[in-house]
Parts: sequence; C-alpha cells; structure tokens
Amino acid sequence: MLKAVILIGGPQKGTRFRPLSFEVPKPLFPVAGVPMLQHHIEACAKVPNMKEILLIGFYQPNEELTRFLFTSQQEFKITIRYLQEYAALGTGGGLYHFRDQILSGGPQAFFVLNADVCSEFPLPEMLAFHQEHGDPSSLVILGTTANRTQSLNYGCIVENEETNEVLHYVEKPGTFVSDIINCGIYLFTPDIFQHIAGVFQKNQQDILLEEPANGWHRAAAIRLEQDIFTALAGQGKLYVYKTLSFWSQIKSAGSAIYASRLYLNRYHITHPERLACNQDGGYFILTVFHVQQPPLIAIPTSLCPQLGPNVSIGTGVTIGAGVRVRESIILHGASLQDHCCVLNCIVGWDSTIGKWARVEGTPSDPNPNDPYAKIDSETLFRDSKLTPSITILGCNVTIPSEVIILNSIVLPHKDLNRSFKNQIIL
Ligand SMILES: Nc1nc2c(ncn2[C@@H]2O[C@H](COP(=O)(O)OP(=O)(O)O[C@H]3O[C@H](CO)[C@@H](O)[C@H](O)[C@@H]3O)[C@@H](O)[C@H]2O)c(=O)[nH]1
Repeated sequence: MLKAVILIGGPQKGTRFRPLSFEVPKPLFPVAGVPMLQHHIEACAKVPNMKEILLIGFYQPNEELTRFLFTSQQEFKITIRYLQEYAALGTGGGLYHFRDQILSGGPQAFFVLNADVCSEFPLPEMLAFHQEHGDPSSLVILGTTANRTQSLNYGCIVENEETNEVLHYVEKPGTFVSDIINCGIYLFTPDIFQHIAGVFQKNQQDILLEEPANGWHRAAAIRLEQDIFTALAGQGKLYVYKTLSFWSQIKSAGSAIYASRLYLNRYHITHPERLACNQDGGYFILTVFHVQQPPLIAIPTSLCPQLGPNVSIGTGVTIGAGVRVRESIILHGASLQDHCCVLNCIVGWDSTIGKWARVEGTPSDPNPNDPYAKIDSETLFRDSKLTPSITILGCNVTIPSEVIILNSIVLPHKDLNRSFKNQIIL
C-alpha cells in the first residue's frame, strides 16, 4: 500500500505571490484552471494502490481549504487529510511530527511532493525505478537537468552515472556543482524516519543548551535537503530518477502563468474537456485556452474577442466585444470591457478593466533557445527598482477606460484614475 504527502508550507511562505496570496493560500491558486494542488492530487490518485493523501503545512484550516479537500475527495475517490504543524517545522520536520499518521496502515512507501512545483509527476516511473535500484529501503529523488547558472537556485545532485546513486548533494550551492537538480518530488520508505530521528535528537540536545527566548524554546526545523540528503549521499541509500518531462517551480505569479502554459499544452491529451472550443462561446481561439464556464459573451461575431494562447478564464467572467487576451489568467468574476487588451497579466477576482484600456506585463519565460533553461523567479526589486514582470491586479481592482497599466502590481480594492508604469500601487 502507498501514501502521498504534499508539503504545502504556510502563510509566511509564498510572499512572491502577493497580493494574490492575500485572498487564497498559494497552493490553492488556480493554475491551468484548477487549484495548483489539484494537479498533484490527481497524479497521486492515479497511482495503483494509493490509499491516502496527506497535506502537511502550517496554514490555519479555513473554509476554502476544507471545501477543496471535500470536493477533491469526492472527485478522486481517495482519502485526503490536512495535518497542521504548530509552527514551520521544515520540509523534514513536518513529516517527522506526523510520522504515526503517515505510517498508519503500514505503507511500504510514500511519495513526498513540494506543492509549489508543476510537473507531469512521473510517479509510476519512480516506483518502477525504485524496484530496480538499490536495496528496498533506498530513497528516490526526482531530478531534472538545468543549465549551469540556474542550477545554483536548486538542490544539486552528483550521481554515479551507471547506478544513479546520489554521491553528493548540495542545496543551492554558491558555485557550480552539478546540472542535475532536485525537483522536490521524492519516493521514501518508512526508513526515512530513522534518519530524521537522528537529526531530531541532535536538534533537541542543541535546543536544551540554548537560553529560551521569552521562556520558550524555538521549534527546530528539519530540512530534508540540508539535514538528510546531504548526509545520506554517497552511502548507497539515495538514488536519482531523472525525468525528461516538463517541470517547473511555481514561486512567483509570473511562474504561475508559465506553469499554466505547461499544463494547458498537455490538456489536449490529459483533459480535452477542460479546453474551450470555438463553437461553444463564439470566440476566436488562437491556440488552447481554458474556460471554467463559457464567458458571458453576446456580441456580433465580427467583434469576437481574441483569447489565447495560454489564457485561463475563471467562472462568471464577462468579456466584451473586441477584447484581446493572451498569456494571462483571468480570475472569477472579472469583467473585461469592450476592446480592452490584456497581455501577460493576472486579473484578480471581481476586477474590472475599462473599455480600450491596455493592461500589460513583461513575461519572464525561460530562454527558448536553451532546452534546460528554467523560469527565473526574480525578486521583486533589482537595483532598488521594480523588476519588470507580469502585471498583477489584486481582487476588486477597477481600471478606467483608455489607460495603460504596464509592469505593475495593483493591490486589492484599488480604483485607479490614470495610467501607471513600473509601479506597485498600494
Ligand atoms: N509543511 C511544511 N512545508 C514546508 C515548510 N517549509 C517549506 N515547505 C514546503 O516545502 C516546499 C519547498 O519549499 P522551500 O523550503 O521554499 O524550498 P525551495 O526553495 O522551493 O527548494 C526546494 O524545492 C526545489 C524544487 O522546487 C529543490 O530544487 C530544492 O532542493 C528544495 O527541495 C514548498 O512546497 C513549501 O511550501 C515547512 O516548514 N512545513
């Protein structure tokens, strides 16, 4: 029997997702039209013999999360539970804290997935690889190839090319170590807990030697990457399965648009029903895009909106005549009035873009000429200037007619009265 754990982090994480993460926890933000986590859950639920999926994080359970768990359980017909850490315990600490829940029922192995990645999730392939490599208690990391410069932003793996054993592991090294990077997707056996227990004991001893702050001892985080993988590398216990299929991190709002594109490109095989087609709504589709419900369009075909490529439209969105949208996510309840143009944007829930307005951002797509390039999840500021990036409208923002909003982030509930460029509008 198998289980899966998804590490969803908590509210202090996902800061590069603001202001969108004010409204919805980052793991529930829609990517290719469904909550980011749903892609993980769907992949796990398809693995034969999968009994349970556990989400571990330090979010306060709220109505949205509860509703998502309820509908996902019904849709995928599998038990899904949320286990809340009392503090940020780290990628290994949360697993250790809930080890009894993970081990209940006696799974012979379990997957662990970072919530903030998009992937084809080659989980059955990882299982087959595990059976062929090393002893039954060995652990498997999913790896992919990155270019030399970008590899420094990830966990880097040096492998034995014949056996795929991990010989050396360095998390986000300062200088080049290897172009094989950790995808944040693992297959563990219950033996992992012996290794985490060793680190836990050591941390406890260190903590007891420390002066408590305000009468409290801090909760020591345990990081799978630095505390466990680095120590296990070279001991015949850790293996890397390299995938050639798509994979990307989702750290910033810009990377959510890129991840949306990666999933949408697969939808004609995996979910054709999620793609809009011409006849339904009477709009031109330049390439695939996703609509949750046909948008409300009632206009002569000569003024058909042009939607796509890579556009995802939430429920209850209103789209006027002659609207142009590409490379964007339009969240539910938004209204795009006649002839407005939306490029490389996330338009927040219930926002309105006035007639003939142009709302545009700058994509941060990976270099198309480099097969191993990954998306750069830039910091917000570079040289004390806002890095040009996609434009984000928080929820319930109003953009008047005939203005231009370029490379800007607009906080929720703003009613703008003029054009803006390269600004955060508070
Ligand atoms: N439950 C829980 N989850 C956590 C915690 N801290 C982080 N996470 C979750 O664990 C995942 C990893 O988050 P980070 O710690 O921010 O690491 P990272 O910079 O994304 O790097 C990791 O992922 C890369 C691939 O995307 C890897 O290349 C890298 O080695 C590392 O594993 C995310 O899904 C995050 O929500 C925690 O204390 N508790």
